[in-house]
Amino acid sequence: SKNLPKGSLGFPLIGETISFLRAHKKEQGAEWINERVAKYGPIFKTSVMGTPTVIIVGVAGNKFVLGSSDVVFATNRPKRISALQGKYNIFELSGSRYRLVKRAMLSFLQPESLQNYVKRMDELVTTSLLKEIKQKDTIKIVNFMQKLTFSVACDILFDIKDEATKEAFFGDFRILFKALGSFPIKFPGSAYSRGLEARARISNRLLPILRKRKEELSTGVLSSTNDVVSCLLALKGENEESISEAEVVDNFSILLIASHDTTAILLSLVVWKLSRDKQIYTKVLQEQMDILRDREAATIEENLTWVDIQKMKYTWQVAQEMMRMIPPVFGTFRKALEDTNFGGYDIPKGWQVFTVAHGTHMEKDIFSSPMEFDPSRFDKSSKPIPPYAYIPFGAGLHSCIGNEFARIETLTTIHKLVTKFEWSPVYPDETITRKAVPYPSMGLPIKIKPRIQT
Ligand code: HEM
Repeated sequence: SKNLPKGSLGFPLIGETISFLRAHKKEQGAEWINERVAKYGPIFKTSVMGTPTVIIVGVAGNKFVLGSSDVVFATNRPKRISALQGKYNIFELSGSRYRLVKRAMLSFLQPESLQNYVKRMDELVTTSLLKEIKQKDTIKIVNFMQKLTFSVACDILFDIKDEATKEAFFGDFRILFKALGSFPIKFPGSAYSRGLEARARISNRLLPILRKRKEELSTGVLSSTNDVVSCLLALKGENEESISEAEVVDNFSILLIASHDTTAILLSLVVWKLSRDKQIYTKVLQEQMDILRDREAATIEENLTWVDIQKMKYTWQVAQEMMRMIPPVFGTFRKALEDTNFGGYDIPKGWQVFTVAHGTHMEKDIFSSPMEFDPSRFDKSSKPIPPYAYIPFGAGLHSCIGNEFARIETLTTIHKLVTKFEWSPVYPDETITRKAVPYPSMGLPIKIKPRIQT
């Protein structure tokens, strides 16, 4: 007989979902997990939306879940999620199909290619900021960052530059996000149904763009490296077959989903931190002002370059430390494709496993004084962090392929914000809440004005 992990599967179907979501909303998701770790140990069972789930906390557990091959664990999401995200998106693929789509995405997202987009990133960030403060002297950072990261992804990843098209996509993706965090009940007007409708609109809006690209690719007007949609369209499978339109639509959608809120959260959290920690702010400002001064002295190129990004070491350490204490992605699901076991417990085929980023990020044997905000942990001279201990971007086969993109975007935006503007928080006591994902509770309004150059 099986030795299942301890824990409670809760009420049938709804399981412990409600109690978890309630804790999560109050930014007590980590406490909810800790309570159960204290009671049952670092491996325990629960039930999420009707699926039995084993939650595993710790470095060895992270390695077991994230480091396993996709023969043991799949990234497939339950039907209620894949209905919204598309059944051919990269998380639903495995084997050669997965590798094919990932290669196309990586050909665009690897640092060697992204270097060429720093200038464009800078232009987009600068125009958005200037446009926003032209209209008002108080801006809501959360909303601003959501619009910015979406606009940057549309422009750079997909070469979609038309404002009206971007805005229409943006509206529908926000509806889709709400649906992903809602109960999957279908009735007119429910968040879930609205999500399904938004998904259909996204697809209908992308198809004509995609067909035009296809034509331009075939006539040679467009190169297959122009953008990620073109990279995907140029793909050939094992038998030289092209990838279907549905596959392109689904992977376009998943890249916008994966890149948009995650980066907006990171940027909002960094601005939140900088606007209430004078010491950290001063060090970031100094690093960024030095870079600005060097640029102005050299007067070669108006925009930031790849070399400048590499100099922003301390600023990136601040972002890394922010993601240690408040990881934008709370944890990661996998589905067991076969019976397996860990730490003496059996995990039956079909069950879900879940790793929690917080678990290891707050372990005092890995990060001394874990409650202290200390960017120097990520300094080269500090004690190295063991593999699978720091996982804001995941780990193993499915680790984030957009981390460089997120880094360039974050650093460019912070550079502009601190060197070109002066700002202060409207609510100095504003806290972080987590409805589904961690954001400042009031949307982080700041008073902002152009910096007077001295
Ligand atoms: C701060 C920003 C970001 C965070 C915190 C983040 C976090 C993550 C995490 C935790 C995973 C692993 C998921 C898993 O194991 O199931 C992941 C995977 C992924 N991310 Fe990101 N991400 C960020 C930005 C981006 C961006 C900007 C893009 C695209 C441009 C992107 C595209 C992807 C893709 C395609 C995967 C799946 C990789 C695979 O399955 O092989 N992410 N991300």
